[in-house]
Amino acid sequence: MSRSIRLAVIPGDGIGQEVVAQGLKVLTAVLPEDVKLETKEYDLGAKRWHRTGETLPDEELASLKEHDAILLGAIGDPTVPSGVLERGLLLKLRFAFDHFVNLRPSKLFPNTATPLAGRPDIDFVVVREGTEGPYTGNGGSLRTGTPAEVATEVSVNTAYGVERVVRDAYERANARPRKKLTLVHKNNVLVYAGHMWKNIFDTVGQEYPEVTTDYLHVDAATIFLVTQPERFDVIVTDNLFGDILTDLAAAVTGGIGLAASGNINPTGAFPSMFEPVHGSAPDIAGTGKADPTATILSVALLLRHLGHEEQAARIETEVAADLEARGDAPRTTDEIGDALAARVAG
Ligand SMILES: NC(=O)C1=CN([C@@H]2O[C@H](COP(=O)(O)OP(=O)(O)OC[C@H]3O[C@@H](n4cnc5c(N)ncnc54)[C@H](O)[C@@H]3O)[C@@H](O)[C@H]2O)C=CC1
Ligand SMILES: CC(C)CC(=O)C(=O)O
Ligand SMILES: [Mg+2]
Repeated sequence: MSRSIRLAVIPGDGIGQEVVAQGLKVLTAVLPEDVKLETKEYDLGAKRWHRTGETLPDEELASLKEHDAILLGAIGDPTVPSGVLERGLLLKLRFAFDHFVNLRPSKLFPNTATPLAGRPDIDFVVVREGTEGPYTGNGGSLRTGTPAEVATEVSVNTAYGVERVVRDAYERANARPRKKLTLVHKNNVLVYAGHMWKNIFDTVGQEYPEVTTDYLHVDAATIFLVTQPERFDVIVTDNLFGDILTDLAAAVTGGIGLAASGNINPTGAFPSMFEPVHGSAPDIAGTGKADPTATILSVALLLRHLGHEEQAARIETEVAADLEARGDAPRTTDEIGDALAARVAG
């Protein structure tokens, strides 16, 4: 456990700015006095792009690398062409820092709006591959803008990349009480990538005899996430399926405002990056309606990653207690942050 944390902070766009402020508030409140927190904020996102045309210059990438972890709000803005910041900043970070495990826990929190209220405990983790799939930018367009346009977006799947994330998922499943791992893909149609994923999943599985395995096509997985979510313990899946499944998982377990994530480089070669699952939500930016809880729970994942288990668990316990106590009156972003900061400090 480190006695100092060098934290890079990228608030980003829209509600990213608002929720990161609350995440930092709670982080400061929960840390013991003898842990020194050093933060450096990075001006990256839409404003920077409008001012300079830059998304993520090499010097800033190099400077970010010198940190123990990164806390990110959200990236993307309606005034910037779609994809410029998402690819040029967010995905560039995930790829450059080899965040091959995109960890997205889903828990049914108390007292939240969900079609699953009253169901048995729902507590699963999605291990989403973070550096491959259709997100690599392997594609192009011919005769762009004409009626004869052809566009490709090729999904990249390497045995190296699949094996390392599948192995990570087995390790996580093996460490959990239920020891169950479900592979989600679409190998009835995406036969090349799908069969490779399944073969690697089966081969690596031989090293984990205590882990029960299961396979679901992604379309069926969306049914079971709503009708039988308790069947899931750990899910491993590719970058795109994981992106979609985790928004659905958030929606059925209390809302996107509660869903946390970590972009992890398990080797420690690069800093891992923690961020809410949601985006910059331009529809509510500046209104005080953004729920900062997802970011605060991402701070808990960050602390756990850095070895501060007690503080991570305290945040999670206090989030559950806060949700229990919230009542019906809506609270602002600041009010939720203040309440959680007070709880974790006390
Ligand atoms: N990791 C990231 O930085 C991500 C960035 N994006 C980007 O964000 C922008 C907006 O994308 P959308 O598709 O609208 O997804 P979004 O996640 O920003 O918003 C979807 C819906 O959820 C609501 N919402 C999101 N976070 C919330 C919170 N904390 N509290 C309460 N409500 C919340 C929004 O108001 C909206 O109605 C786009 O530019 C997109 O590319 C999208 C997803 C992830
Ligand atoms: C904006 C995308 C690049 C990312 C996304 O939607 C996600 O990671 O959940
Ligand atoms: Mg997403």
